[in-house]
Amino acid sequence: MRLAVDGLSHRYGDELAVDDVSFGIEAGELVALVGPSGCGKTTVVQSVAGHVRPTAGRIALRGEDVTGVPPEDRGISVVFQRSTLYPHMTVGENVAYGIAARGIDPARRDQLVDDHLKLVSLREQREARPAELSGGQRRRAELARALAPSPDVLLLDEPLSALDRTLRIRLREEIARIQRETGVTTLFVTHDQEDAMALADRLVVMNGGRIAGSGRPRELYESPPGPFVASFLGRSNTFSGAISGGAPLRIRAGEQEIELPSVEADVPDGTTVTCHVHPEDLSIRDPDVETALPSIAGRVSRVADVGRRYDVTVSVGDGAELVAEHASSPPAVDDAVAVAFAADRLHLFDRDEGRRVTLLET
Ligand SMILES: Nc1ncnc2c1ncn2[C@@H]1O[C@H](COP(=O)(O)OP(=O)(O)OP(=O)(O)O)[C@@H](O)[C@H]1O
Repeated sequence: MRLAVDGLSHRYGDELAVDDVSFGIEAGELVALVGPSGCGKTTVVQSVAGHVRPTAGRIALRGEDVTGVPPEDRGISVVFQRSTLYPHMTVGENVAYGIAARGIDPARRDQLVDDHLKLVSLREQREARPAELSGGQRRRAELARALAPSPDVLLLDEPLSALDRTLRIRLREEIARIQRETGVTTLFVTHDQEDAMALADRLVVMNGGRIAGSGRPRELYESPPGPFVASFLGRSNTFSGAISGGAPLRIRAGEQEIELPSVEADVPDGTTVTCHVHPEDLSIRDPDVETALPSIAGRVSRVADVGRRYDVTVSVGDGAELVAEHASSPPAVDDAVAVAFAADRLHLFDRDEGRRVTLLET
């Protein structure tokens, strides 16, 4: 394990900002620490960098405890959200600055600067000042400066959040390429689930100072461990219900009973559940035509044309609304519809315990 965060907690006065967070990153892995604003990401990353001394817990690098080691001796480079390039220095001098203190001879240093500017496609801007660069070029210059000292771990703290969408997507592809080419162990911190899912080998999802789930992006998306991960990775698409029967599984949701044939759940009748289903897993049907799929009845409340598809919002009772992605010829507002889904696309969470309910095929 290249980086291990073990039982990390941090208080600011009375507020417990980080509560017993543990995760690890293997050598060469890119892990995204992702969660909404205020969930504690910055506190975790600053503890790893050495700028915050955690109230409890331990940070280990290459198996060695570095919790008390000063930031400059940890072998960690950080790229922050806002630019920290020195404005009076050229791009080349900024990159050289990162390795200046290492006692490397000038010729070798010059080569390292050149190699890293090439890596981030900025060789021609070597003599430019930061003010002459575009926003994306400045980010790349910071990456070059962070990577030139060959850090053991690279921390990227919201490096894309100040950029517009097109540039953000382009730069995140660049970061993925650079990380692959250098193989540097990377912790990427973001509040943006799309950036996190697009970039990371693995996600650590935080909410309210705790880890809400971790795993490969696709696994977490398709099999969320709890209701927070289900609605944070993708769109919140939930309704409440109670288990009303065993095999086939039945869920009472408001006035309706949804039947899931060939499925059993590992919880007793009467268990209250939060049900989640991704918009792309829902299909809109004519309510008068029988379907073999489980479905829930509702009335269309909104239809949004979002380009390649329509987002159809359906009120399903009890104030709950579900959004279904629909390819063509959408229904009209106020139409009565059935919203159908495959039984294995419905994610159920025990409302009291917050855990995922396992559905078993019968
Ligand atoms: N220096 C501080 N003093 C007091 N409270 C703080 C301090 N820094 C952070 N907090 C509080 O700790 C909690 C976690 O903050 P933190 O910045 O770690 O979260 P975050 O997920 O990085 O949020 P953001 O994306 O908004 O920066 C928040 O409630 C925040 O108000």
